[in-house]
Amino acid sequence: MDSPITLQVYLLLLIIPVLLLLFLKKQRKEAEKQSPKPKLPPGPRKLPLIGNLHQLGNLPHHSLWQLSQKYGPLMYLQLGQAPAIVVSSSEIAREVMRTHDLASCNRPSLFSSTKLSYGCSDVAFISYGDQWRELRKICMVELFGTKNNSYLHSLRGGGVINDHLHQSMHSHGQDEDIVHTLLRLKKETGHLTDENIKGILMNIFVAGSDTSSASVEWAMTELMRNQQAMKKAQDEVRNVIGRKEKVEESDLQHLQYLKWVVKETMRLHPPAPLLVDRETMQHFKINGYDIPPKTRVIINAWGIGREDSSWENPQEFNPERFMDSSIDMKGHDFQLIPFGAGRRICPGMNLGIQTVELALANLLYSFDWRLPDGSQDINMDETPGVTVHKKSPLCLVAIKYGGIEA
Ligand code: HEM
Repeated sequence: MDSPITLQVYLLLLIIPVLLLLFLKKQRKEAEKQSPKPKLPPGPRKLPLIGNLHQLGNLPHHSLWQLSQKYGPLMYLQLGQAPAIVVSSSEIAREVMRTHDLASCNRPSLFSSTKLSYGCSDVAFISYGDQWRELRKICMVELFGTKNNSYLHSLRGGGVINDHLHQSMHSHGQDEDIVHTLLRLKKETGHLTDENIKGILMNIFVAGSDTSSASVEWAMTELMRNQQAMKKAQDEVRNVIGRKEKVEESDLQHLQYLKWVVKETMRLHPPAPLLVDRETMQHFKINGYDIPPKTRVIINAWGIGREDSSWENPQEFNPERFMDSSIDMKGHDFQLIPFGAGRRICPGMNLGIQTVELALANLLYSFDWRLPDGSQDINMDETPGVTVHKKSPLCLVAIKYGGIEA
């Protein structure tokens, strides 16, 4: 039989771990009380390592929209190692891009964007801060502003980047193209590096031309499928332009229906359906949910353009919906944000709109359009990518207005 001393030792050995456990539990509760676990937005279950990457699919704007129907307009995902929120309503978009714009206007540092932007020396992928502010000011004032629009000058006149980069500079003024302007500013201010110049040019060619050409193709596609809208747009442009050779920038202000067509196209087919990813810099709360710093922010502009609560028959292409509506696409109305909003809104927005309107107006003015013999329907599939194009290019027969088939 055990002696009383051994029994006491046994009891002590039993009691000490139990007390230790209770103590640790209490400590944890106290710690949790002091800094409670963040209340994250709802979202689908994640897998080890990849998180929710497998749920993005080929066309993430579609997959994320589907997921948002189940988990709500503010969703939390884990993209590999990166935590992310996905915004799928105009209300939450306003919260992020207006109320918490400053806290959420950084860009994540991604391998792909670093490669595309000369080590983030550009405007689109550079982190928020003084250098971004400086580069953006140059874009707004010197390149695409009304003061000296060297972007439009370059579009009209062409111009080869590499030939320019180390050339001496002579011209300054109205006729200066983008590369000349940037090289002059490099010399005058001493702030711009060659990498900055190449990054900005890359932004302009990728962010500027790819988006605009995608929009023109989608607009023509929708008009071909909606012949009534096509007729109205053509009648308008032909009445306004009369007998002139082509539509010019100054004519655009008189083309009201055409402007609705472009808005409606941007609603259904925003060229960058998930905008450009942002990243939070500070903690903030939306609808009681915590959004921690260093969280990626994905805004589903494509889904928001199809929200039932904002749009009647959202799947329908109907330019007339803008007839009695003051909604614009310049970042004030969060139902329609093809150019984003807030501090990071597209600095080429006005030019982008003008380029699309001008190209479309000229296509409608100069030609009538029909599908090639034998084709009946237009395939509406999309290509995957940051900018979404038609999967099969639109193929049409052009008939010179008042003339012969081209
Ligand atoms: C149809 C035409 C265009 C569309 C739909 C478009 C769309 C966008 C979008 C969605 C963003 C991200 C906004 C955000 O993060 O909130 C953006 C940013 C940007 N866009 Fe555009 N864009 C167009 C034309 C242009 C043009 C013509 C240029 C220049 C010539 C341009 C240059 C840029 C730049 C530099 C940024 C980065 C701004 C920053 O991060 O501060 N874009 N654009």
